[in-house]
Amino acid sequence: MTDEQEKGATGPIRVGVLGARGRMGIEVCKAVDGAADMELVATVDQGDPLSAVADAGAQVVVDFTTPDVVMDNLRWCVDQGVHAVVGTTGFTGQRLDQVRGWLGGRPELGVVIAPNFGIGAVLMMQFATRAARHFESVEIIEQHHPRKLDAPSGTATHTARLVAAARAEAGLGPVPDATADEVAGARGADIDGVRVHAVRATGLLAHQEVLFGTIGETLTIRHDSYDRVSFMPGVLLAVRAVPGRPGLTLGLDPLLD
Ligand SMILES: NC(=O)C1=CN([C@@H]2O[C@H](COP(=O)(O)OP(=O)(O)OC[C@H]3O[C@@H](n4cnc5c(N)ncnc54)[C@H](O)[C@@H]3O)[C@@H](O)[C@H]2O)C=CC1
Ligand SMILES: O=C(O)C1=N[C@H](C(=O)O)C[C@H](O)C1
Repeated sequence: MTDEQEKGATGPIRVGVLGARGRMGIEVCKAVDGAADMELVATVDQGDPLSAVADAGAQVVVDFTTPDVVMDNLRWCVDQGVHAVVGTTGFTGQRLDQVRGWLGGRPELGVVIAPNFGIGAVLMMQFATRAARHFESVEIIEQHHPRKLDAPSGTATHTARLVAAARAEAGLGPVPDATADEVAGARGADIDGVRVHAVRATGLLAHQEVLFGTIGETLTIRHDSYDRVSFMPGVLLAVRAVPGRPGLTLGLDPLLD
């Protein structure tokens, strides 16, 4: 039996939450508190010392903070030997490589980074990846609450990369588009050749459509999160899994198989 299994067998998973007073952090604290196999041992927000997490003996940290601080938080977790489950957005390929580099020196440590912990959202991305090779056109429309700091969303960026990779693998060329002299922004952001449109409106929470088109038909794959509780089963799943998954796990897909 490994040390981690031994710890798990003797008591609840000790969890610390970073960004604990934020919209997601509050929900995560409630979910961890309500999970019989977990104990919420530290809650940290801006201005609080990270050392509170180590002092409390947290085994797993959950981070829902902001893209500008998440890398420092993760580096600290790796240095301290604390597993991490990260929902914060802003993970470029370069950032992911950096995390892999840090983990190279800590082979026992696990980090799960997921752009979306909603099970429906994970399936939406899987279905979109599957559909991508069959349609010459694709556009992504993400819709969020107006207090969201980043655009386009982490989910939309990740979806665009998955769809672009599937198109490339299938030998599809660029998406057809005859637009000329466009007004800046009218065609959205270009992520790996896929147009992504970000909508912000009061009343929305987190929504995404992937619109595919080919001759004579379209296919729309849509996911809606109406409440932040929708992310909690995925977060708890990752907290339970991460001590047994050394290295970097990107997305929830491997945990759902
Ligand atoms: N992966 C997923 O399923 C989801 C990801 N998100 C992402 O999670 C992040 C947070 O989203 P929200 O909770 O809506 O934002 P928020 O702004 O409500 O919460 C962020 C919290 O982090 C705190 N914070 C800032 N710097 C900190 C630091 N150095 N240490 C500890 N706490 C710090 C802030 O004070 C704030 O309370 C965003 O990047 C968002 O896109 C949001 C929902 C679902
Ligand atoms: O900020 C949010 O709210 C969300 N952020 C994540 C993202 O950027 O994809 C996940 C979900 O869309 C909610």
